[in-house]
Amino acid sequence: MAEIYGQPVARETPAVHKFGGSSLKDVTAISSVIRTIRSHVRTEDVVVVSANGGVTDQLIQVFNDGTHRLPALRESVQQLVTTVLDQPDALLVSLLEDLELLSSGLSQTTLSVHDVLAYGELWSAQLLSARLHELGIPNHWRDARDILTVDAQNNPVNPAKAVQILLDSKGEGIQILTGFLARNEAGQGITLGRNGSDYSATLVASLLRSSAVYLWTDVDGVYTADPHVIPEARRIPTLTLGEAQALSELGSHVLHHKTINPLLQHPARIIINTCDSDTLGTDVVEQSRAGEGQVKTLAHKSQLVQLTLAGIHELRTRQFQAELTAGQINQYACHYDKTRQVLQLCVEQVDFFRTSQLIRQAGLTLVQQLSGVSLISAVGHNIRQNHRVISQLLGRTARFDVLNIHYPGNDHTLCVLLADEQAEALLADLHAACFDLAPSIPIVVLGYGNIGQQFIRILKDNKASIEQRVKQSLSLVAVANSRHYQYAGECLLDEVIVPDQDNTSGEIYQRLSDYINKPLVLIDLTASEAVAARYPEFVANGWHLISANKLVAADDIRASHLEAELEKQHRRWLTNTTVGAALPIQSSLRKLIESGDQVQAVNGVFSGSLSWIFGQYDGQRPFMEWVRQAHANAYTEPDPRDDLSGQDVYRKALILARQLGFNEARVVFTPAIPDELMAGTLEQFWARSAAIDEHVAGLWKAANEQGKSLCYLASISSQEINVSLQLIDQQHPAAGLRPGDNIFVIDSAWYAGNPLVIQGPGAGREVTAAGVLNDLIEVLQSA
Ligand SMILES: NC(=O)C1=CN([C@@H]2O[C@H](COP(=O)(O)OP(=O)(O)OC[C@H]3O[C@@H](n4cnc5c(N)ncnc54)[C@H](O)[C@@H]3O)[C@@H](O)[C@H]2O)C=CC1
Ligand SMILES: N[C@@H](CC=O)C(=O)O
Repeated sequence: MAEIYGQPVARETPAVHKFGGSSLKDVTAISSVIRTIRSHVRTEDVVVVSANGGVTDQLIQVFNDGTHRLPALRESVQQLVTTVLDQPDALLVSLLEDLELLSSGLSQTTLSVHDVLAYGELWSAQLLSARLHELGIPNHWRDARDILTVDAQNNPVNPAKAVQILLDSKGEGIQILTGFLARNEAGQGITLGRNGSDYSATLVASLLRSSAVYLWTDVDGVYTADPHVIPEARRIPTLTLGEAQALSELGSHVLHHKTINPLLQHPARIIINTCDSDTLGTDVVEQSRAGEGQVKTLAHKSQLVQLTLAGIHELRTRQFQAELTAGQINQYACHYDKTRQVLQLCVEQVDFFRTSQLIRQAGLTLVQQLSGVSLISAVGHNIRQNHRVISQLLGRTARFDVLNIHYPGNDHTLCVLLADEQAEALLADLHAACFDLAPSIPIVVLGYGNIGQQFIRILKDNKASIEQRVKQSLSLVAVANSRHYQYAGECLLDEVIVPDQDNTSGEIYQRLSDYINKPLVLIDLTASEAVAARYPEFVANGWHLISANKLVAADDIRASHLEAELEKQHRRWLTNTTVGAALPIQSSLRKLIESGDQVQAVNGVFSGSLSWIFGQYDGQRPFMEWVRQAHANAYTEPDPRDDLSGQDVYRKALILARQLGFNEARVVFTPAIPDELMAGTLEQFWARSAAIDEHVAGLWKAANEQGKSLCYLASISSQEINVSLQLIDQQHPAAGLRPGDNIFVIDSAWYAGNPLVIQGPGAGREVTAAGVLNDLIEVLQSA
């Protein structure tokens, strides 16, 4: 059992779900929230709520204008309560009591703005809680001011106590917590700034070490730009934490200021989506290497005022900025020029009045103020390190009257300041440059096993960045395994993949008949002869092919016919993962040959599974247990006998020999495990485990006595293809390989005497799927 601040917690920590004001604005919206709670919220989870939509604005009016605004507020909240609840009386009574307190507190001026605004979240939490009780969903609501105490920067004080209270309430059903509210160190109730409920949610998630925070909001994720301004904008399936933080610092509508900060130390997935959505929303993940250096999204903030303060010391700058933060005033594009002692920053027009008051109080000199300013920002992981992207972005700004280019203190953002009137035109121009895509080439995946599932996962996760790289939208139109398929005329990448249509007689191919004579990329992630036998038909249809399946690539006659047809059709066939998974073996050999080198031999370990199994085997644990483990780890072929027989390595050797033109080589082939131990059905093979264990134990003992290890090696040259189990000593290049690694030692005219060596993981879901993705990108880029 894990612990947080000494409190025991189950390994599966509670998730936090935040519902914003617009999601709770009326009876229809609340019904959607309840459906979402039923489908996504577990009893141990925490729900954080904002005030019902519109209520906070009314409370501000009450605070600013006085108690004569109360009747309108009462009427709208009463109406909401009576429409949502079947039995509203109890809540109506307590609502009237609150309004009494509010009225007398305002008359006696004993209430702060924070106390007044707090009623919005208190009523919202009670209303949702009451409705869930009516529906028989166990829950209890909590005032977050009894739990969260924060310092001037809104960081939690005494987090251990907060965690204790949160965990103590487990077992009482879903906890419904008021967002936006906390207490300061003096014990006064405070509010956490505009859209502070998002911050409450991530704060609670970081305290509870939650693995996921769901921000249920009015949009189904983060888009490449605000879709209200750029209708072509597309939803982004994933953002990195760094990108999300950069975005939140830019005052984004979906990811609010400071939302991400609490999660920087205790990262959790953040899922941004709308209730009742058909899509998977946007998933904020800790890290992702894909899309590195590419623009993910363009943020846009208008109606800013740019302020220039002169004669201000660096220390004073920091104090002043802290004062703005304490006053809940967001600042953008802050830049301090040390030599000129000038501070430039932007604040929102609505905050300008309070900002000028703070400037006056601080005795600072405002030398310039410029209203009607917009901030357009390109955000993408490490884009600032990609000089090509940065110069492309800067090049696009040349036609506009840019006030300033701003480089924030992270590597993920580049900001442009310009007049509000020009902002939308620049945004559209940048969006077209970064995201305009050609029509897509449909993609079909055959094989939804280890590699197929992982491939689709990374295709989904990296959709936006791949689209940007290949300059076309991705459209996965069908996925099939041996028994079922799923087909969509549109793209399946936004959907949950569940192949459920009958495919026992290859029905998928009838569905694909619409694509005959149209470009399509068919990806074969099966080990199936039935699929391999259809390659000529696929190419005749005018389709590109990508194979992890080795059956055709290792068969010279079939492969040669196919290549002739591919040439006629001007179509590509990539097979890079058939040897060495994602290791660049075929591509390296191709480059050597194309540039005039003569490859004489390739030797090494070509099997990831056998490298792993023999690398782990130490004569103690039975050999077949390692085989089972390798199968579970997806290192072996669907039938592991293909590896143990040496067939799989032999196919890889044939694929490379064919590429090198070693067509006349004689073959010396000995299986790793004798054929008689592997005969019959797969069940019979597993049942024979003890005999195989005994056989390998004998081999291992003999090798060990000579100080050697067992290694399944392959070597190819124009004279011979040799695939066999051998005893190697410590000096052999394959000795000391990490279990699972492949090694390819390439002797060539240019590398005479000092061979080129390619080494690394030779099997597994992640690497192989990544290799398939590389092939797909290459095909799409050239199509
Ligand atoms: N596992 C690895 O590290 C590597 C695997 N490969 C190759 O990738 C391929 C797939 O391997 P895994 O995903 O591990 O196998 P798997 O057994 O997990 O998945 C194979 C999938 O193909 C489907 N399938 C079989 N016959 C089919 C048919 N006629 N039509 C449609 N689907 C069919 C199965 O239902 C299953 O979904 C194999 O050819 C393997 O050699 C290549 C490089 C590395
Ligand atoms: N079964 C294969 C996987 C890759 O092709 C291996 O073990 O190398």
